[in-house]
Formats: sequence, C-alpha cells, structure tokens
Amino acid sequence: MDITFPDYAASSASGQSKTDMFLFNSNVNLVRARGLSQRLSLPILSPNFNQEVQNLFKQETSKGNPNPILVGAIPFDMNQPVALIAPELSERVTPFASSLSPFVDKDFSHQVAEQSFTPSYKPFLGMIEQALATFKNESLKKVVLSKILDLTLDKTVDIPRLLANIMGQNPKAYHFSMPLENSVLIGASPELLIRKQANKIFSNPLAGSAKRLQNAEADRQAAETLAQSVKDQYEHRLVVESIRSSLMPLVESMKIEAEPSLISTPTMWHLSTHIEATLAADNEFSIFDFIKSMHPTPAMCGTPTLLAKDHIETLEPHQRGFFSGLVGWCDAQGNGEWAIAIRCAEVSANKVKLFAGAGVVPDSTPESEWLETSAKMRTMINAFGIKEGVI
Ligand SMILES: C=C(O[C@@H]1C=C(C(=O)O)C=C[C@H]1O)C(=O)O
Repeated sequence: MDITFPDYAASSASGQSKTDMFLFNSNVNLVRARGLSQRLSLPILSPNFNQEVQNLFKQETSKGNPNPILVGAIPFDMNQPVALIAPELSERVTPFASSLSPFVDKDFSHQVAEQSFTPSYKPFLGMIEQALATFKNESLKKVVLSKILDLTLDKTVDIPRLLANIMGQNPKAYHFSMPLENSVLIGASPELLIRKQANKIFSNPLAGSAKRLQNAEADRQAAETLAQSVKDQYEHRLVVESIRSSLMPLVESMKIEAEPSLISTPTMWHLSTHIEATLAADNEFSIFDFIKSMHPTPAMCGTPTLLAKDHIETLEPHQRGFFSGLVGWCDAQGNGEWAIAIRCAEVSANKVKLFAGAGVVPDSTPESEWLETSAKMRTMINAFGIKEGVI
C-alpha cells in the first residue's frame, strides 16, 4: 500500500485519500483498500456463491497476491446482489486508538437546502399502527420498520473529511466507507454481526434503545429506564435467541452473557449482549455460512424472520438496499468482520440519504418509534455538521 498506517489521519484530513477508497475499522482491525482487481455481485443466497468466492481467492493468489481479501457490502435482502470487490491494493493493521480519531472537525458543516422523509410523519405512524394491528391476529412477534431522510446539501460532501469527523465523533464505533456504483456508503455502526478469527466467533447484537440526553442526571435516568424496560428487554431477547439458534448447529460451544448490558454511543443508549463461540478445529465453514444463517437478525428484521421480512416488504414504501445489511471484509482463510450497516448515509455529491429503523413489538407506540428513528439519525447529522433542526 502506498500510505502507511500512521499517516492515515494526516492523509485523510488533507484530502489525499480518495472517495474510491474502502475503509473498515473495528478498533481490532483497520482495513483499507483501493482499486478494483475483481468484482463479485451475485446474491449471497445463490447456490454457487461460496464456490465463486473460492474461485476469486484462487485467481487473486495466482496473480501473485499472497493474502487476498474481499471487501464490501451485503444488502439487507440476501436475494439482492452483494457489492464485494477484491481490491488491487489493501492493508490490514491493528489500529492504535490514539491515531484513529484524529479530531472533531468543528469547521466541517453543511446547510440543508431540501429535506424529505419517506415515509413522512403521518404515513410513518400509520405504518406502525398497521404493524401493531398485525400482532393481534398473526404469529408475528417483532418487526423492524424504517424511514429514510433525503437531504440536499448546500455543497458537495468531502468524503475524507466526513470520514475523519465520523471517526473523531464516534471513536468506539465500527467505521466504514464503501464506494458503491454512484455513491459512497459511510457511517459509524455500533453493532457487530460477526468477527471470525481462526476458530473463534464474536457477535455483539444490540436491541432496545433510548436517546441520550444533555443533562447528565436525566441521561443517567434514561439509561436506567431502558435497563428496566420490559418492552426493550423483550425486543433484545428475541435477537439474542435468534443468534443463539442460528449459531448452535455450526459451533462446538458458545458463551452468551446472562443479562444484557447498557452501552452508549454519543447519541443513543442500547441494550447489548456479547456472544462468543468456538468452532470445531476441523470445521470447514466460511464466514459467509455464518452470515447466511444469522442475517438479518431480529435487530434489523424481526421475529419470525421470514414473516417479518414479508411485512417489511409490504409496509415500507422504500427499498433498503445496503441499509441494515452488512459492511466488512474477509480473507481466504475465512477470517473477517461484518458490522451492521446502520447509523450511516449514502452520499452522492450533495445528495444524502439517511436511514434509521426501530423494532416494533406489541407494547410499542407509533410516536415513540418516530422519535427513536429520528434520534438514531443524529449520529450522521452531527458528522455532517448540520446545525439546523432537520429532525
Ligand atoms: C435499525 C437500527 O438500529 C437497530 C435497532 C435497535 C432497536 O430497535 O432498539 C437498536 C439497535 C440496532 O440494532 C438503526 O439504527 O437504524
């Protein structure tokens, strides 16, 4: 790679890094990649997907790359094509926390020229009401419904500067910047679907949310209320149970924290559970086998999965694309990391799409789901330095 890791902050701050650069940082691994050697764009559920991945790695190795990787994004709907590439150049390093969050760029700001929600306020409330009515006569337990905020900004977004600001404001998040065909998918996700390191698997599902508050005492109260909330604990349990049952047939042993803990981002509180599993030494699973079995979890889709997915398709007026899908990387040995594509934006020049979803269960209320989804958009609103009250 032409830029060594320690000068990353400087290069991104001075705009040397281009919008065609892929970056994924988990604070365990920092992966940067540039250029296209090969593209993979079939759905992950295609019967020949794993074979295509293997062929691609073989070809990369025969081109003289001893450690090829695949980087990119997997959509919410696994029947849609992935956007994965084998890059021309890549590097994977262990990041040093001190050089990862260069600074919060106070001068980075944007004005909003136009904005619109899909669905807008009233239809969003109607969508949640329809979901609540469904709980009464179907076996649906939870469905995650989302909205999109389309913004037209006063100027073209400087992607490297936005990325530096995302990292500065959210040092503990999974940072990503992924070039798509006509846009860049960029964000700071708090949620890890899977990290695979040799025969160890880690997952950190979140579900159950509360907005952070300015006043320290009120903020602490909000966290306390979330921890005690029967509704949020139920929403969370559905996710953990689903991950447990999808991992069970593939692993030798599994450790799941008995109780969820509270985690915070600069804008939200969440209930979080750490899951760790060990695979049999002679296992031949690829990381994509785990993804196919785990994704989409009830944190992004609902319970039961297929029924919830049908309801999402009927109720949401928009296509999710890569939102609530996955962003990450993997190598030919089956190691890799995939974060959930939330708290992110799709940026194309001065056009920005923000996305946020919320888990709806029988105790949900339409207004609070509207407020929760708006609060989740704050991560990216703050990263763009948008000061006026758009949400
Ligand atoms: C869907 C999103 O967030 C997810 C939904 C959550 C919830 O419903 O409480 C919490 C964290 C995430 O798993 C999002 O941020 O858009």
